[in-house]
Amino acid sequence: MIEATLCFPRRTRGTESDPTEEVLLIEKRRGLGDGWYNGPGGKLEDGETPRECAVRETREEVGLEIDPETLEKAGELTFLLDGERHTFCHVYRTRSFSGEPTTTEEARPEWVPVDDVPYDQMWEDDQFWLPGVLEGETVVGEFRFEGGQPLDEAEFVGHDLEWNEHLETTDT
Ligand SMILES: Nc1ncnc2c1[nH]c(=O)n2[C@H]1C[C@H](O)[C@@H](COP(=O)(O)OP(=O)(O)OP(=O)(O)O)O1
Repeated sequence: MIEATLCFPRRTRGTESDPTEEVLLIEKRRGLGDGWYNGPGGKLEDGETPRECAVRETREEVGLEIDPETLEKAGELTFLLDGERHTFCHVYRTRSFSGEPTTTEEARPEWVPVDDVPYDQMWEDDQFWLPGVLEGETVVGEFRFEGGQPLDEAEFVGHDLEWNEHLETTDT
């Protein structure tokens, strides 16, 4: 089973009387989910903690620097393919980062208003869990796909969600 991360940097723009909440998404330029929007993230490397992975992937994909201690754990998602656990994904959010997002070979970053997230250009499951995560909730989710590899060509067939439960996994 693959262990992976997703990271959602957040910021507030606009004026005090008319603020706009934004999230940094990427348009993925290769690999799983190529051409779709997602948060920065990717697979854990050997010996790496999920937090370290989220920080590294965000740096590699869009050039933002994040202090791992500022990452807030927001979710644990299990993606099943044909009944087998395919990917376990740790989801984080943060408002603390430095640098300007930059396009890389892997990703094109884009600040998007939280009210205008392009769910029709994302993994089909995102519409069920990402809105709550962007509102500050925590989620534990299981998402079922069928139809064989690769996961991003399989059919999304069902899901179960629990909100604001204690996140069980050790996350050092
Ligand atoms: N179903 C679903 N919804 C939302 N997000 C995801 C999924 N399945 C997924 O795999 N993901 C996420 C989890 C990861 O953040 C990425 C996939 O990572 P990937 O691009 O394979 O990992 P990298 O380590 O960056 O890959 P390469 O460097 O080898 O290209 O999608």
